[in-house]
Amino acid sequence: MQFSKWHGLGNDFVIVNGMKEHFSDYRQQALAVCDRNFGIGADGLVIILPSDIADFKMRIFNSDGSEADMCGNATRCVARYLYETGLTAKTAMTLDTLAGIIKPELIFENGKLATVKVDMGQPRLKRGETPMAGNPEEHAIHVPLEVNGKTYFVTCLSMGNPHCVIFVDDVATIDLPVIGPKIETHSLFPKKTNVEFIQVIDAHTLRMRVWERGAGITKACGTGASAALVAAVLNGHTGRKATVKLDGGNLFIEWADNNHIYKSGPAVEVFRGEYLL
Ligand SMILES: N[C@H](CCC[C@H](N)C(=O)O)C(=O)O
Repeated sequence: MQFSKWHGLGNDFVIVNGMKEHFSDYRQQALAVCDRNFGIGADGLVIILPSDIADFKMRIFNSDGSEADMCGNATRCVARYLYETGLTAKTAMTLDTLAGIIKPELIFENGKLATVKVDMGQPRLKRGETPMAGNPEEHAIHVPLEVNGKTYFVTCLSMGNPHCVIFVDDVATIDLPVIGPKIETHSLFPKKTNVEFIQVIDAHTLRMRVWERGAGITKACGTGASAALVAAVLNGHTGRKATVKLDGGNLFIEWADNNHIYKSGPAVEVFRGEYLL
């Protein structure tokens, strides 16, 4: 199987052209390919497929084999991959995902790629959309969540995939490997959840550490950074534009007047190869 290895701020993916490479069980393949000892090693496997409602279809599988609705960092990598492999001549394209149509755009300055800007669509704020237990019409902003005998105040929402955002004084004090999986699999979240711990640096800067659903600690999470900005606005911590500082680098997020979230950041191809199925 021919593949290309990409990362967005260290959140890394194996990208495969599903129109050329054919294998049956994507979930099983994701488990094998993402294994950092027995496979290629990645946070996720991304398959590009044809679509009749967008330029391409993008399916994302976490390293535990689960299929995700959406992946912000992978979207930037896929946009660059499609353009640089000549699968599209467009610099602004549409990707059909389980979270809806996502629109990445390659932004060039003086003929060089400056950044990839993605229209991530609209945040979904109702419990029923996250999904999260409780009144499905209600928003979950700064609500108590009991874990390990400790009460956290969480703000939960969907970017097409579920997010549980928790504001803390110092993200360095969070024991992510312990608390992350407990919140990820908490009974409040019927489809589990991604977990973002956020420290407010100032009114336009957030520091984020993330435990991802189906992948564990990652260097960055695009949908998570988007959810973090929405939660920061809803809790009065920032304006509608902010830099989110992740372990792997910075993402710039904007919650625009059209209610869409725009996320800008890099996408890097590290190597290409042939994986022996
Ligand atoms: N683990 C996520 C998918 C990957 C999201 C993340 N890598 C991003 O950049 O948005 C989930 O199961 O919802």
